[in-house]
Amino acid sequence: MQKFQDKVEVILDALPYIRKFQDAIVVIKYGGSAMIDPRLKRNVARDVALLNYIGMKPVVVHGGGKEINSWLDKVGKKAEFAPNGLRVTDKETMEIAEMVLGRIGKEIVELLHREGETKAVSLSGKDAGLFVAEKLQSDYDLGFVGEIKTVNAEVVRGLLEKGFIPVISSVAMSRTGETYNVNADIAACKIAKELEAAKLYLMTDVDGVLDSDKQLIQRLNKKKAEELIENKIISGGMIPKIKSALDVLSIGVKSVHIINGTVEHSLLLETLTSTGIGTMVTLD
Ligand SMILES: Nc1ncnc2c1ncn2[C@@H]1O[C@H](COP(=O)(O)OP(=O)(O)O)[C@@H](O)[C@H]1O
Ligand SMILES: CC(=O)N[C@@H](CCC(=O)OP(=O)(O)O)C(=O)O
Repeated sequence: MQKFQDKVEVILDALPYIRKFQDAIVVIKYGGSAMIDPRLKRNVARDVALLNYIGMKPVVVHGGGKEINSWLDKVGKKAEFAPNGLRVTDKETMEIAEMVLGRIGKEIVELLHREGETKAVSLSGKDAGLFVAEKLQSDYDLGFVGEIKTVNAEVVRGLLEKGFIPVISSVAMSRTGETYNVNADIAACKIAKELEAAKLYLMTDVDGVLDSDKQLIQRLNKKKAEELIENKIISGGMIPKIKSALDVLSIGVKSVHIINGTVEHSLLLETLTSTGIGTMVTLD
């Protein structure tokens, strides 16, 4: 009986959030460790489907860096990353990345179908001019790494209107038809901004942003985030996440949530509880 009572309380607590986010577009960047473990993969798919059932409009943007590494290894190529965390992408690596990310997109569609009976459509940034990119200019030659210049989200809006869940990979195309590799966190931020999503979730392998004592910071504003970067408390892969999160925050996108994809139901707990589970980044 107590267990039943607990469940009822969870549902009652969630109700205001369910009402608040009716028809809200939410962008979920899915990647990292949560993408490797089959149990976690099913879990994430169930959570995304559930958000869809309760009236939100999820858009999934996925990475797959670890799987690209393992396929490069299989063909005897060494994965190489620049100091800014971006993959050095020659022609062959680009082909492998595009194949792997395409396959991952279809796998997410399968999971959403199997775990949540939802209809999803996977596409890359090349489809319908979604991400138009140019070669990224940097001190270090990264090859076919692109910088997204324009986002045309018409196709995504169309899918959402028809009730499909868009599943997007971070492969982009230039105006002249060249294929470019884009970091999936950056791609997720770009699409969230263009869609004026209510929320953006960046899934990773830690509980959120940690302070100098390794304690979770539940709420982080722009000023504090900049301080933490300055003091090197935020470092490595968390820097591009936070920098692009700050860039995305605007009138449209009110909060970016850094959550642990390896914790069961982190997406639901972050969305439907008052305290959340990860770090919520806001402007002020
Ligand atoms: N202040 C911080 N709080 C949390 N993680 C941090 C912090 N500074 C650096 N990191 C590192 O950032 C990593 C997450 O970035 P990254 O590995 O690129 O994520 P993913 O591959 O999951 O997208 C964490 O595993 C952690 O090692
Ligand atoms: C340019 C660049 O670095 N592209 C990334 C794209 C995939 C990605 O970002 O995957 P995760 O989110 O799982 O790390 C790469 O090739 O690994």
